[in-house]
Amino acid sequence: MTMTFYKYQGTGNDFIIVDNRLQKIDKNNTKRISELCDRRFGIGADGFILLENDNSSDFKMVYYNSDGNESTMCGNGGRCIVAFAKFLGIIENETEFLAIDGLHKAKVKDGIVHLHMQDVETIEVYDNHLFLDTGSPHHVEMVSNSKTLNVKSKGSAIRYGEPYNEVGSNVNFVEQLADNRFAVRTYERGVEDETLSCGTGVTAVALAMHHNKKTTRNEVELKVEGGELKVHFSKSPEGYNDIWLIGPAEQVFKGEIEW
Ligand SMILES: N[C@@H](CCC[C@H](N)C(=O)O)C(=O)O
Repeated sequence: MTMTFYKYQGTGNDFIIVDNRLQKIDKNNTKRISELCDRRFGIGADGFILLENDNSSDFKMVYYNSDGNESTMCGNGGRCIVAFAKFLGIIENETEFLAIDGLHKAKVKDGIVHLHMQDVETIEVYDNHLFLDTGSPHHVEMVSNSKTLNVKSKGSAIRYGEPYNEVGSNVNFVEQLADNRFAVRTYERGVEDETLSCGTGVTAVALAMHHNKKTTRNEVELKVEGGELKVHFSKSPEGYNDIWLIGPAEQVFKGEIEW
């Protein structure tokens, strides 16, 4: 079967997105998804996303890492699928859609996608890192050498080490640049490499940096390898809520390939 696909990128985190409203794609074909994501033998992407119909919202997002396995929430993928839904005419500038971690509101303003993230109640604090779940699990560690750090080797050791082991965690290395500005480099589980940006990762960094009092601001700028993102949020006694991940999402090209 020939499949039409679209390639999107959000601050350099790139995805193959397919309109699967007619349910033509076999969702258990891990091997084919990983082949398509391969950067030398396939289309090349950090992840693969299906847009499907949903009974209670505008659409459903099904997300796979480049290893071909369905995974937890992808923030940049969420921003990209909103841009795709707008491109397809499913939505105008505001939407609510279903992802693996629940319903997400989103809006598109001047080409920038604002994605509402789930509330975060718990942030675990350890001697040299913090751990929290922003839809996906994130280890957040401050460093002073973010430019020169070998993110792949250090990130991989943490991701496969204790306490994460096989299930794993994404790993974010953070350097403070100004009062509310941080440089972030992320090792992504399921890609098993550094990516140019991670949406749930920068969300975790913004909340963690507020939690450990590195910033008192509730709007944080995140400089990632692929561009600039913003996260803003509110804080209540129960934790962090009204969390928004904000940044660009762009269609790169369209193609056809054998599924
Ligand atoms: N790139 C994503 C995160 C995707 C999920 C992650 N690799 C995992 O399996 O935990 C983002 O933008 O949030």
